[in-house]
Amino acid sequence: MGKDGEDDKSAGRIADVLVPVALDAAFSYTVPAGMDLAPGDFVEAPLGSRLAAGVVWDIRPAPPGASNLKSVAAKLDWPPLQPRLRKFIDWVARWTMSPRGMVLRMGVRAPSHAGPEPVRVGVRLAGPPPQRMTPARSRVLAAAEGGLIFPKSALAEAAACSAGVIDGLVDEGALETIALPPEPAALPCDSGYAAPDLEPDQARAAEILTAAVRARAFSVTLLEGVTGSGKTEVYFEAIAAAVRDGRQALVLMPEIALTAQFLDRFAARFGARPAEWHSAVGARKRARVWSALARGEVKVVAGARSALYLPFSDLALIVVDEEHDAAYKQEDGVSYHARDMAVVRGQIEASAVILASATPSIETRVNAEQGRYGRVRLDGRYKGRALPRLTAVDMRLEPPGRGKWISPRLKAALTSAFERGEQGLLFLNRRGYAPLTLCRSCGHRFQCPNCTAWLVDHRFRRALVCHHCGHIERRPQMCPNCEAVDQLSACGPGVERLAEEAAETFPDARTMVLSSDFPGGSKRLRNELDAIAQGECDLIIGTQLVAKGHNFPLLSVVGVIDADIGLSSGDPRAAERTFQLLQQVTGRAGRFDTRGEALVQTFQPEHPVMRALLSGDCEKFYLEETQQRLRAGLPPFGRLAALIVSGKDAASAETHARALARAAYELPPSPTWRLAPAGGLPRDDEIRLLGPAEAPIAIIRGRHRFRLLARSPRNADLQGFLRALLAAGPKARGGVGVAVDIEPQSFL
Ligand SMILES: Nc1ncnc2c1ncn2[C@@H]1O[C@H](COP(=O)(O)OP(=O)(O)OP(=O)(O)O)[C@@H](O)[C@H]1O
Ligand SMILES: [Zn+2]
Repeated sequence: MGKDGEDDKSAGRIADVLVPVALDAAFSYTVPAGMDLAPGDFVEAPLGSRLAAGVVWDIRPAPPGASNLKSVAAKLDWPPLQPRLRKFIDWVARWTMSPRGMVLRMGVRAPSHAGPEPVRVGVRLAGPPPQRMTPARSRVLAAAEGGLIFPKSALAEAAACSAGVIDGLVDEGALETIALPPEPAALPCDSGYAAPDLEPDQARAAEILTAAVRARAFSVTLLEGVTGSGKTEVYFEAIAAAVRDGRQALVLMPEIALTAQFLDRFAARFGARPAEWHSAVGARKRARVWSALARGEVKVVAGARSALYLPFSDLALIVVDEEHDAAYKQEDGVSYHARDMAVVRGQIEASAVILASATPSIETRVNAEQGRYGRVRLDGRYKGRALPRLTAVDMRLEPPGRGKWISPRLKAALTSAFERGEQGLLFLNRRGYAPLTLCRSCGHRFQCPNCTAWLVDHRFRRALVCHHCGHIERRPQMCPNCEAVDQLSACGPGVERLAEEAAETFPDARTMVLSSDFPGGSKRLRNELDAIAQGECDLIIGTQLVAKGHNFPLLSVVGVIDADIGLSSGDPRAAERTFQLLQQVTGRAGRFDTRGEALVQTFQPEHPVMRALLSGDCEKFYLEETQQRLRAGLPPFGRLAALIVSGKDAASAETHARALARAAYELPPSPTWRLAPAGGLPRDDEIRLLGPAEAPIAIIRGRHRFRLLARSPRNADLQGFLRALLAAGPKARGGVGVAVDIEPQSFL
């Protein structure tokens, strides 16, 4: 109900307001008379017993009888959401089959969660010096000399005193306060600040990409080039073109850990850092970036996948760096692939999109080969530097000592690198100390109480941890099963254990372990990466965090401790992923003046992935993988979608999953898709439904999981089929949930 007397005046218009909660539908409200409201405007409107912020999605004339609707409470003065961004949000919601409100949430969390801007106070010299002088006071006055305005905190820092000293000087009139304008979201970047001398190949590539930006039309270009070939330098030129035109660019990175080095590199090229966007940026800063982008004041953003939903006012370019990286797939909440959605956003904004990688995904390569995407290649490293020499260490023939993981040959290579004053890197994609703990006396294995997973021993934290749900418990002295004391044994290596071995093997080497689960977050990591680049350590030990994108000038030897880890996962992309990861990590070696060498420890040197890696014949590997995908109808030649049914117990989840599968075969025929009969061989144009099967990780966070997988031809309406199925199938109740994962990347 509108308030008294409002009904007449507001009978005119209805606003459909999308609220950032897990709902697909917009709520309808009457527009109060005199409120100037248009689609895209942010408003506050009653939702249940509270007021919620939302976005006007549509304005329409009120039909008769609409007067019992509540009315919009207030219009907020945030920059409105542009039609193109609203279209993108609708698109992502439809594609991922997620409620629109949830997608909206990813786009508007920033302005709504920030408090008011803090007032920044500056001080400068004013009156005569105070009556009473102290050493701290004279330091402040000396620092403030010249009459410049300082932020209060900066002056306190410069004078090495507390803010109280400054307040005292203000009280006595020696300093005066001045309100400062809010800190800008980012300083302007200068496209001509430090343009590099590009090599001929690089210049050619840069020209093509620059032309794509200038075309002011949608395009996608794969920028492919071996590690260290200068892809970053080249796409910087495309960004420069956007900035020169006064337009905007977005650079997506798979991991926050990567952004630190990138920001510095960017600043060296453009004279200022880009705006940063990821979960570690504070709420107020984010709100500032959000509004500044909407107003067109900020030109370049570097960020994680959530930056895709930012309100760019004039987006000329999207760069997806390391486009093959699996971290671009978001798995929880709205599950979407940021690389694919970047292409969609680019299409809607008529932007140029650059997908950069040394090891492109098969999807992207096929798109380039089939002419849907452009392709630009850099064939050699910058300055003709050699790619690292790769050799396999066959662990069956050259095993390390018992309970050890570093083979004699790798040890020798590292030793001589240290002697030459160079760095080594040991790569092991396993966090913690050991992936499994068991009792030597009874064989008891420590398992997570909530998940089908072993607990990982983390010695630094003195705990056993589940990597799926975060469950954590103390590592006991006594076996909980047989009560034997001191019989627990760590099985297999993690980076922490490797560090222990390295300390024994190379007692004089300064070692640094990098793992995403260490406390201190991105700040600590950033310091550590800087320290490594400065040569403050000899041996780097790390998980996949160290594999990507870093430039370590002194690094010459890379050792892959267990190259086989990812190969047996049963994931259709296992070979591709392993190949990419190993190619990336070995590509960290010898990027500057030292020749690089990589030793790959494996039990299966004859595996196609290892053969391709060692021979350097990527093309052959890609060709074989691509043909296998084609034969199997897997992406990108076919499409996949997973339905993950979970429940509090196995029976309810399984029953529901089976009922869903049955319902699929009872759906009426559709003009946009056809379902292959159960158990029958699918024809080329048919969707095939597989499962349900218990998920490989059957229980996560206490929820029992069953999976259905739908595989469809490329052009079939897979979402249409799923929508029909979910509408017609049994309703999920009794704690059962169904999650949809379009183009799943994980099959666990
Ligand atoms: N034209 C150039 N002028 C000066 N330095 C360059 C040039 N091209 C490349 N470099 C330098 O060579 C190194 C490798 O370049 P860059 O990081 O751009 O390669 P990349 O292809 O992005 O590598 P990766 O795929 O491994 O991340 C960097 O230190 C970069 O600054
Ligand atoms: Zn768990």
